[in-house]
Amino acid sequence: MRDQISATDTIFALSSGTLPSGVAVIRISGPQSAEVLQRLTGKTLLPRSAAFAALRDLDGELIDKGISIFFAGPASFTGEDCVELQVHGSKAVVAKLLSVLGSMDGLRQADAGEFTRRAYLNGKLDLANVEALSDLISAETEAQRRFALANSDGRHRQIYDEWRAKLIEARALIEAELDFSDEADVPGSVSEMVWGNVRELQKRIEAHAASYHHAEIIRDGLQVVILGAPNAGKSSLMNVLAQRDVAIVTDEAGTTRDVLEVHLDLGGLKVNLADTAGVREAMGKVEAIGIKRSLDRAATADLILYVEDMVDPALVPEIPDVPTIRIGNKADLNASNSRKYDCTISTRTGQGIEKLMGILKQHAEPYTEKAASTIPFRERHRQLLYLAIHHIDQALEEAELELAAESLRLASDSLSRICGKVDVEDLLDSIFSKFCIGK
Ligand SMILES: Nc1nc2c(ncn2[C@@H]2O[C@H](COP(=O)(O)OP(=O)(O)OP(=O)(O)O)[C@@H](O)[C@H]2O)c(=O)[nH]1
Ligand SMILES: [K+]
Ligand SMILES: [Mg+2]
Repeated sequence: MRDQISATDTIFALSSGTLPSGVAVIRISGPQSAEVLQRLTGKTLLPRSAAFAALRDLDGELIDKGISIFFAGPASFTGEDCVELQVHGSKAVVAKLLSVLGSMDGLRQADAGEFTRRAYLNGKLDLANVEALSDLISAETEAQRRFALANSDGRHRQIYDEWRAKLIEARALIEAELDFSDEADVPGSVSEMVWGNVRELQKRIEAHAASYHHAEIIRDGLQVVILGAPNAGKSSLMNVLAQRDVAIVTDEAGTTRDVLEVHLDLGGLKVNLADTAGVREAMGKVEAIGIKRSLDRAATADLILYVEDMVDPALVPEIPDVPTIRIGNKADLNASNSRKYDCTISTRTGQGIEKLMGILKQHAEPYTEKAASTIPFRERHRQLLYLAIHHIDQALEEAELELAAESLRLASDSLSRICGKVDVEDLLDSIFSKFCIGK
């Protein structure tokens, strides 16, 4: 309903960030854009041209001087006529301008994400593009930025369209076979070939869906857990890697009771580093809970930093089966033992820390590189991919050709929903509401 009304509304919002700022950008989109520009500046601009002009309210009083740019639809972000006003970024200038715009007939403040929603409805962006744009706006690390940009170039639509075309072709061949099934001379090898291709396609979809975890790592961070016996120097290592005193360090075994987490940027990749309680036979209730948390966290980690005091290497029997860097600590004490370490360090003198950072970066690198490849980047995508896989399974198991063809149709519909071709109305509100106002 709202979409029908909004097609005639002209909307506006502050699109730049928190005020005050050097410059503020106010965006206007809709059929009245050119007229609004005319009323504010007294000028008519050619599409995609900018002008420096005084902006005046409806009584002719000066609001500010700034730059105005006009975009004629469909060659604009939203696909509609658009205007961008660049004014001084003061609260008073922006408040005045917004109130003048709001007083004009047919104009109203944009809802969160409404400019992008119009771009989607006008076919300027598909749903995956919209989600990638939202990720780009919230990107904090280099890998997140590269990933979001790569995801916004339409590559997902390309492969899903290709897969859909294969499914549709398979369906057509099966339906053709149905039409001729009364005739004796239909070669059985056709359907064998079709099902072979479908099986192969299903494997490709599976491999693609399975790579979703890389997207989680790029977006939410590589989960790294420091694990070891009490007093091994886990919290000391945490502080060295975080380059600040986040964790309490004492010579008392059992100092750390709970999981403590910091975010690091490791060569452009977000890393969630967790310090944990030392693992041993617990002395009491609180420590027992802490130790359980340590092991639970380590079991779901992408990487464990297993720290051992080289002077007094206590055994931790239950290291979860997760990629692990074995670290010998307190190298400054000239400790030596026969145990094997990937690197030996001293959190006290800093020796070996650079080498450890190098090993950590090696672990991070594959994920940073993955940021340039095509992988499903939302849980929503992953679910639809597995739904497609499920429908293909049903098609493969179905003896009735008619029902098998229908399952293939459902599979291709699931792929369509990723980029928003088939009934996605129910999704739109949740996707667009995650944008800020002005985007
Ligand atoms: N000599 C020396 N002492 C260290 C080193 N790293 C840590 N320590 C000392 O070892 C003791 C324990 O350090 P923590 O960082 O608290 O150890 P932890 O593993 O977090 O201990 P819990 O939280 O109790 O499990 C402290 O007295 C630290 O000063 C090191 O590289 N060399
Ligand atoms: K300690
Ligand atoms: Mg500790």
